Amino acid sequence: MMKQIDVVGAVIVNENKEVLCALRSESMSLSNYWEFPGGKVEKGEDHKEALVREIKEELLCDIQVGDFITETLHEYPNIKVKLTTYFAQIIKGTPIATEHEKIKWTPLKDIRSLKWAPADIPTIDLLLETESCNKKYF
Ligand SMILES: Nc1nc2c([nH]c(=O)n2[C@H]2C[C@H](O)[C@@H](COP(=O)(O)OP(=O)(O)OP(=O)(O)O)O2)c(=O)[nH]1
Repeated sequence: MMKQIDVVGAVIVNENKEVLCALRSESMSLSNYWEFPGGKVEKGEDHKEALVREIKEELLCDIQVGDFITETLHEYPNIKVKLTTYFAQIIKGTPIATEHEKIKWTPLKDIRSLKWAPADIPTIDLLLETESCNKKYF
């Protein structure tokens, strides 16, 4: 059976209603695809703890995790990824890309122009569809 991993992604929104997008680097799998910062959930962690830890490691800042967005199962050629996304806000520090090629604050209206990791498309669709319902974040 193909290996399945539990991955969490943060849709970090700033005061200008832009979303923090991260470009996977040459050294990572799925290089040159954009993704939501985050990563694999470790044993004994819940999703929120995993997200806070991953963002601290990858972007050197602290977030507060908010509402659940969606969960998607995507089969890549070598791995099955269960991606769960949550809204988040930065509560301390400024994000710095330590692992990614780069990071970029992107207005929602421009978000489709990036080449997203396939597992992220349902989240992107939902963000665009429900923009008016997500007044809390956008
Ligand atoms: N963090 C994150 N990972 C994503 C997203 N979409 C998506 O397909 N993935 C995939 C890429 C990776 O296979 C996995 C995340 O694991 P990871 O970020 O800890 O993986 P990694 O680069 O450290 O390790 P590797 O995959 O290079 O072995 O999920 C996303 O939006 N955010």
